[in-house]
Amino acid sequence: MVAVPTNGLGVVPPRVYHFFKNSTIVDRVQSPWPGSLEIIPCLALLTVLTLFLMLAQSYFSSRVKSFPGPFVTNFTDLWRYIKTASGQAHLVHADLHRKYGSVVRIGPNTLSLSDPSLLRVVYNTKNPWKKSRMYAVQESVRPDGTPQPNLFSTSDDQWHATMIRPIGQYLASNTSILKTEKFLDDSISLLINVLKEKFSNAALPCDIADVFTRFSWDAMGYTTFGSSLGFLDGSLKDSEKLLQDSDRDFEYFARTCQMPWLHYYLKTNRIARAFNAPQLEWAVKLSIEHYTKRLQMRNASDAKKPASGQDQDFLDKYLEAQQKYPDLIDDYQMISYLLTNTVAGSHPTAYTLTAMVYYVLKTDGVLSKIHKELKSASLYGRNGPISYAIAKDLPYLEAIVREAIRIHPGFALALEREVPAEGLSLPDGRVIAPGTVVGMDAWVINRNEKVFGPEPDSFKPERWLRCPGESEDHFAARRRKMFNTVLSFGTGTRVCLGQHLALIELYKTAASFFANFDIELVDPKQEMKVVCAWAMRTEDVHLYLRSTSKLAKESLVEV
Ligand code: HEM
Repeated sequence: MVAVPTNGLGVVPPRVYHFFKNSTIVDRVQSPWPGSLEIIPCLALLTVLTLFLMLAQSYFSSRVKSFPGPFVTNFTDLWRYIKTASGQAHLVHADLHRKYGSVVRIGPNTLSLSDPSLLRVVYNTKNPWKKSRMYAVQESVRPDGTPQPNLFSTSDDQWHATMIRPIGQYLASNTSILKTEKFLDDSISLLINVLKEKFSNAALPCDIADVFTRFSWDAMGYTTFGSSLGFLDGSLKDSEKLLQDSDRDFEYFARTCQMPWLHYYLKTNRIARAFNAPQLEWAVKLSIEHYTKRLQMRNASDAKKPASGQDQDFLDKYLEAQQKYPDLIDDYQMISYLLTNTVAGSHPTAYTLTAMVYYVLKTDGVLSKIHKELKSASLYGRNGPISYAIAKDLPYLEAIVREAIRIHPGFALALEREVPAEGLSLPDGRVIAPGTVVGMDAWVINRNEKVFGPEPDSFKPERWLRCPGESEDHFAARRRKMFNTVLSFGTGTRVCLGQHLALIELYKTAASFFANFDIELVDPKQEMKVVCAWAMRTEDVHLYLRSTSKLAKESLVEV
């Protein structure tokens, strides 16, 4: 490199020198470094200036300056990125609403809302508001770099309406899910056997958060591919690492969706893709493997007729849909369908189950009430899964499941939508401008005292039951209001497509677990750890389990 002398400022590379030689910046910036490094202060100054201009532009173009919120959120989304990266965004949102009221600014163009009366406006079904860009971070990328949206991620309502049509019917009602209840029975039997063999007989402490995570992946394996994925019995190679990878990917989704443009630079452009593994790569590979194997089986010369009726898993159903809609469902779309089943379905179900067991054990008298109910239905001491038809008719069990879904939503973070052209008029007369992003967080909404009654942070299954002295009409109205407000499965046109499957799985698993096992916390003082990684991860719940059938045999309990 040829050194070019400058007027007392050291040297700069020739090309840079010629570019800056008439510049007053070069004259004014005194380099702290001798030699050729004075370009660094120039760049630093330019960076600071650019940043300053960007922040000023953010502030002056913001439509939400007049709403209260942390000062820094006037300028940047970085604040909420950092808060979300801490894994405690749910608590941050609850604190913000306590401090600032029902509308809080969380970014230069984003408001968090906590008034449940706005649920039917923001998530209305007549003219649905568009999902914000936050969901795009969940999109996969095809090998050629084009994005592959999925039913959860897309903000294109037309694409959504077209792509939900072929498969919606298979998930949209209890009747369709119950046709294949046997797959859930198979997964619950596996869960019970593993718990009995590994923990109950050996009297070892059981990390139930880990067990339920493995169970829920396997349950999605059974319902989607007809067989376990091998998490619970450990037959899947590297299962520990795969679970860690999926936690890491969910953490990425959570923080990056707060600044979705970052996703392009971190994951989707050509350079980023060369350095990064795709998200949930293992789940994609697994779906491809099952899909390919099923196609090969069907094409084999001695192929049996495709499964029908109660033997049809979701892959069979989606292949049936592919035959009807060959132009819509190519191989990528098929993998996208399979992934929404397995990925959207497993984590939140696992976390709801863990939270339910934790709160049952932490709340005085709840476990004994469940046992009483199960005993009077002759279910306590059972060996094996319980049918949905029986589980749904256990009122106290239902109250426990509903309360667990309320107090520990499977997903938390504001479910963002874009305010349409007509704007949003708030009950207090303020108006939110078109184009603003607004959202509600299930963690916050599910704790609204006016709807759910006193002590919303406490686990009280009784809120879902008729109080002594309460009229039937009052109870029906109170319960309806709670049902219509709980946001754990979302609401409106983009409500969770898997909610019937998830609820059936939760009822059956809860009934079977409490009927098959007597449980206690290893340390009654231990606190469950919660990490908001979009899905609300639960950790550190360690139990001792005893098989109730064994207890009954030993006549230790009255059955
Ligand atoms: C306890 C378990 C579950 C919880 C708490 C849950 C929660 C949610 C929530 C909150 C949304 C809406 C997101 C939004 O509006 O932004 C959603 C959407 C969705 N969920 Fe679930 N989910 C659960 C289980 C499942 C299962 C088992 C499946 C599998 C089939 C599933 C598939 C989907 C799909 C496909 C969507 C996108 C729906 C659409 O936009 O049309 N979920 N879920």
